[in-house]
Amino acid sequence: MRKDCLSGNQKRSALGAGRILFASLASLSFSSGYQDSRLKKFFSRNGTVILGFIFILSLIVLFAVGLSQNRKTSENFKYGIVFDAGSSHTTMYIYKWSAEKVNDTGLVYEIEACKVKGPGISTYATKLQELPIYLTQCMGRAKELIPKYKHQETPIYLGATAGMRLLSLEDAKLANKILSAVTSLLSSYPFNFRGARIISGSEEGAYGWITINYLLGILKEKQYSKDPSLEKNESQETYGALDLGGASTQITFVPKTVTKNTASKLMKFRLYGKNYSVFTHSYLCYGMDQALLRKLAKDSKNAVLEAYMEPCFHPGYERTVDLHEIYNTTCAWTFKVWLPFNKIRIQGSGNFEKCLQSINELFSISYCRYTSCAFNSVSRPSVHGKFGAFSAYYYVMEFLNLTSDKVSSRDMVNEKMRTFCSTPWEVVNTTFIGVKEKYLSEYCFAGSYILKLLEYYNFTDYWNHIEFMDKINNNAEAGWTLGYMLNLTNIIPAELPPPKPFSRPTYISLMVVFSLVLAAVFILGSVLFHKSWYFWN
Ligand SMILES: Nc1ccn([C@@H]2O[C@H](COP(=O)(O)OP(=O)(O)O)[C@@H](O)[C@H]2O)c(=O)n1
Ligand SMILES: [Ca+2]
Repeated sequence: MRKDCLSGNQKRSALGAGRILFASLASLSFSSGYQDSRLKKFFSRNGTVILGFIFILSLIVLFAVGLSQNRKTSENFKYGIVFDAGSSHTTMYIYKWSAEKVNDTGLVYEIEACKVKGPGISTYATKLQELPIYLTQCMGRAKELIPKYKHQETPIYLGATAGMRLLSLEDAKLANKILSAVTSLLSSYPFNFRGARIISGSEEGAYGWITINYLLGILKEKQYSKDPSLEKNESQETYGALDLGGASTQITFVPKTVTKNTASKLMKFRLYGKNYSVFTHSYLCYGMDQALLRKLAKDSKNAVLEAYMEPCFHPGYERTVDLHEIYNTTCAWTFKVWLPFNKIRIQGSGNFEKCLQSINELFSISYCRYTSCAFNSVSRPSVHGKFGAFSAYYYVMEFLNLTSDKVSSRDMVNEKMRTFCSTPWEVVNTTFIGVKEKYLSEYCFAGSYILKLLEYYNFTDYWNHIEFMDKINNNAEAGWTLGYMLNLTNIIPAELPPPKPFSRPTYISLMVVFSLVLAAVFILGSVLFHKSWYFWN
């Protein structure tokens, strides 16, 4: 009956297709003496079921292999440790990233910021034996947080900034002693120690610039960012970086125009296939702590009977300082005068206007050899675009509740500062319980200093252009350390990585389509096979 249902042409094509698709299966089944009629019947009845079963099985295998190839390998993480040995304190940062995604989305994030107890490492020159205790707690954290089997491959760097730069200017041998002691100490841990060194002011500025633009997702289009507008705007300009430390301060940005005088101050980077010429300048002695020391040294000459009134301290606040301490520093020695006493009592008067005036004298703008200078005769292109201000800029402005989204005008900032500076110390001290006295007593000076510094940088109407930032996108703190590590571990490639052939959803969709086509071919094949089977039997 069935034979009759097929025309001559149909029979031939059915025979051809059946032969091609199942030649191997048929030869396996029948050429090996499988001529038993019961088996023939069994196969003719159940052939479709068997083929279907084989087909489903191969689909499952195919799918499982596909998924395993495409799965998220969450276990394969890498780690990096960077010590920021600042002038006032040391912090250890631990970064973590997925080994697979490193050149792809470039998502590196901070898992720890361990604050080392004690002052900056430059103060350890005469007590090197205390360094092991100094670093032990944070190194213990690193051992705890990074899986043991990853210790040997985890790089560890230490970068020292302006405190050590100053010490190196004063006594290079002492600075080297500290670095050698830190080197032998960090090498004794099971991590991959990659050096302890003093980084230059330009490096500090440039790595800070890389960090914030990397975290904001600007360096690479469609890089991870929680701000969707950043992903859409492909020609997003980079942010400038403003870093304020205790001993130095950095300004770094991509200038609109470059003059002959500023060309030598440009640092060139090629990141994700794009070239950047970044202007950066570091002002040593213009960090917050050194600026205050210089101011106290400058004003101490006004002392009468071992005391003087300080407008940048709150009324009722008093501090006694050793003249030796302020005069014997590299930053303040130019203000040295002979005084008939060794100690000086500084009494706060809380006068904001006088404080600003007094800070003015720390900036020298009288002489500029170039067409445009910020201060101290440093030739500098005009600032433009957005800036991210971090480190002490952020700590101070956050404390004063003056970060950009809350403040709309410079007048508002002035008013706030005037009120804060004139608040009696007793009130300030009892209102902000828990804030370290050193920081609390200096916020009036610090806020006023930041106002002046930004003015000398020529930021006019700057509250619209400056964002005070701490952790960016909840990923990592703004600062030079992340940029330093990204650079030394080559995490940011010079060229854009080639695009992945398929995204995960595309890959899965293709698998499904391919499987369905395969299913259709099998079903069609088995139908044709059965028809040809009946035809021949
Ligand atoms: N919570 C904090 C922590 C630090 N700071 C200040 O932030 C500055 C950090 O400077 P740093 O130690 O990184 O010094 P540099 O080596 O970068 O010049 C210091 O002036 C600290 O006093 C602050 O004002 N509030
Ligand atoms: Ca710093």
